Amino acid sequence: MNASHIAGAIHADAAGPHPRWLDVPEDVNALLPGLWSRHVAKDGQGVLTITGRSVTEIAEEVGTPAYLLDEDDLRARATAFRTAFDGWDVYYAGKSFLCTAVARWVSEEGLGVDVCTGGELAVALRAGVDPARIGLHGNNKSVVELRTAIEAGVGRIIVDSFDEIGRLGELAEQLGATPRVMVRVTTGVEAHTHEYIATAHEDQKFGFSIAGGAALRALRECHDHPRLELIGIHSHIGSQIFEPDGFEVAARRTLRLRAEAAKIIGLELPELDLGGGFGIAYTSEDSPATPGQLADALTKIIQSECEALGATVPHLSIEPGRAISGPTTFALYRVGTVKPVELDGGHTRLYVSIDGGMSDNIRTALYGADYSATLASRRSGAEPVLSRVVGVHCEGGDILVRDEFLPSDIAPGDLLAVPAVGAYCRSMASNYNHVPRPPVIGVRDGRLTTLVRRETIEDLLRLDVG
Ligand SMILES: Cc1ncc(COP(=O)(O)O)c(C=O)c1O
Ligand SMILES: N[C@@H](CCCC[NH3+])C(=O)O
Repeated sequence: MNASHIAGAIHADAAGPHPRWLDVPEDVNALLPGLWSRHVAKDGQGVLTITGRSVTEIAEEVGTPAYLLDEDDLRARATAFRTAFDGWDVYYAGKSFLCTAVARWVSEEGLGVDVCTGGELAVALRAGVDPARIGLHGNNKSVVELRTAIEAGVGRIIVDSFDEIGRLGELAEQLGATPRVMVRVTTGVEAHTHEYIATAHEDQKFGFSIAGGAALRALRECHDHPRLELIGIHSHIGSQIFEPDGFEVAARRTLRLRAEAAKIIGLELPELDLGGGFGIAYTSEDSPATPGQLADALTKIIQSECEALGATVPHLSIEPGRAISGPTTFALYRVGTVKPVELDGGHTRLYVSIDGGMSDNIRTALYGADYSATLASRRSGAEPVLSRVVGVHCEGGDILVRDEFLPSDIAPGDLLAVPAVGAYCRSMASNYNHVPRPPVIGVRDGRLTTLVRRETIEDLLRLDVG
C-alpha cells in the first residue's frame, strides 16, 4: 500500500474498472518482479516452485491454505540489514512474524529481537535469543511482563508512559535490578502511510511528545531514578513507509531532544533507535529502497545533524520487521468457487473464492492494502480478466486481493498464490468463523519444515471449556 493506492484512482477501459496502477498483463502467467522471495519461480508448465519444489507437490504434502516461507531469503534479508547498517544494532521486529525458528535464524545472522508482549518475549526466550539482545516495547506492559523482562535480563525496555516509569522503577527496587531503559518519543512526523500504521503524529497512543515537553520530562524522570539506567531515545514513525523524509525529520528532532536533555541532565545519552517501518513491494506500484540506500540516507542525516549540534554520534539502532519477513513468504490457496459478477457498463468481475480469507490476511480489510496473486498450478492460455480474490468468511469485506488480472479459465481445484504475506498476516491471523489458522512451512533447498503447525478444529474446541 502506498499513497497512490490509498487515493484509489480507477481506470475504466475495455478490461473493466481497475485501479490506475494495475496494468493488464501481457502474459497473465508471468511473475511480477520484486514481489516474490528469491527462490520462487515458475517451471516449464507454469507451476510455481520454491527452491525447485512445485507447489502442486507441496499442496499434496501439507495441504492448503499454507504460508510458505523461504528460509534462505529471510536470512539474506536479515544479513543485508546487518551489513548495510554497519556499526548499528539491528533488531528484528517480531510483531511482523515470530516463531522460535525465525527468532533463532535472525539471532544467528547477528540481529537482536524486538518484542512487544509477554507472548513474543516467551517465543524469543524459548528460541534461546540472548536476553541482552532483546528489546521490550508496549504502551501498556503489565507488571508481570515487566517483571519477566527484568528477571530474564532483557537488554532494553522502551518505556511509553509516566505510569510505566513508576511501575518499572518500583519493580526494579523490589528486585534489586537496574534495567536499561529507552524513552519512546513522538516526533510529530506525519508519515505517508495508512492512518492506523502511522505512529509519530501527536494524536495517538504511543510515546511521549517532544513538542509538548513530555519527552524531556520522561527522560529526566528516568535519569533521576536510582534504579533505572537511561540509555537513550527511541522513535518509530510508522510502517510501510517509502519516502525517507519522515525518517530524516524524526532523526533531527530526536537528536535535538538529546542535545536539550544533555543540558538538563548533564549527560549526552549514548543510544538512539530510529525504529522500523521500511516499506516493501506488494504490487508492481511499490519500489522500496534497499537496506544500503536506507543506511546511507540515515547515516548522512545523523552525521550532519550531530555536527550542527556539536554532539557526538550516538550508538544507533533500527527495528525492521516487514522488510525482513514480508517478502519471504507467499500464501498458497486452493480455488473453491468462481463466480462472474456483472458490473455497470457491461463489465464483469470474476469473484475467485479460495480456502482462506481475512482470518489469515486481515490487511486488505483493515488497511485497504493491495496484494497481487497468480495462478500457481498450471500455465493458462486464456485471456486475463479483472478478478477479485475473496475468502470463506461470512463477511462481504472478506477480500484478499481487491484487484488482479487472472486467467479467465481459472477454475475450482486450481492453486492460487499471493506473495509478500510474511509480515502481519500469520501474526495478525484470527479464528473468525472458527476457521483454524494455516501452518507456516519453511522451505530450504527443496526440504519442507513445519515451523508452525496447522491449527485444527480440535485445537479450537479444546479452548471451549463451558
Ligand atoms: C516500535 C516498533 N518498532 C518496529 C516496528 C516494525 O515496523 P515494520 O515492520 O514496518 O518494519 C514497529 C511496527 O510498526 C513498531 O511499532
Ligand atoms: N500491522 C501493520 C503494521 C503495524 C506494525 C506495528 N506497529 C500492518 O500490517 O501493516
